[in-house]
Amino acid sequence: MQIIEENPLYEKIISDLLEQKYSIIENFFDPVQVEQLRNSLMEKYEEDNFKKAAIGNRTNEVIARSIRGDFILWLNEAKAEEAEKIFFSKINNFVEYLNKTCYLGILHKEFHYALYPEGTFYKRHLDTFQNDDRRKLSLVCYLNEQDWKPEYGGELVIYLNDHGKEIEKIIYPFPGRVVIFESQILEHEVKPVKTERLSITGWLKTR
Ligand SMILES: O=C(O)CCC(=O)C(=O)O
Ligand SMILES: [Fe+2]
Repeated sequence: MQIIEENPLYEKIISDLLEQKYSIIENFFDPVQVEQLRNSLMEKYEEDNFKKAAIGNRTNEVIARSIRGDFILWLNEAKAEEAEKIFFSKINNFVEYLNKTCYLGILHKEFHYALYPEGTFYKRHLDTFQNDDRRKLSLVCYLNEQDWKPEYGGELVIYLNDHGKEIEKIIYPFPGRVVIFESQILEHEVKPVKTERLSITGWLKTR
């Protein structure tokens, strides 16, 4: 039998997910990695590679400005540049741990850069509404500058159920912060942003 060395950070994430269906991790990516990923996002955005985000999966693409206003670019692991390679190696390490310790059976993953221009938002939704019930865990990694202030808006609000009562968990997109939550269970939204908001969002998928 293979022995897995216990990773306290990953254990904390797993117990958070079991207890509250979400986990917030500070400094999952260090400031240098965040800066490199942010530069890589901005470079591609300025080259005009981003697309208006659509609602629905690839066979059901309807651009719906009234629901979400972000621009996205899917990451391609096979063509990853330096910063993205480090990103994927961290994610893959975490997935490997999940699969070995929790029998989650994560077989696929998909990630995209996202840029929310000033004035945009993403209305309340469930990440599996896009006819994709293979999405198990949603991951959001924030790539904003160090001085992100609450008055910039753009908070992620996760709607929790506390014995039948709805509670709003407000999460600011501070750099290096990663939020992981159950894609099939937790509805959430991105409040209107008052300054450009940068992130990588992705899903760990089964089957
Ligand atoms: O950027 C965030 O905080 C969440 C984004 C989101 O909900 C999504 O892309 O599905
Ligand atoms: Fe979402």
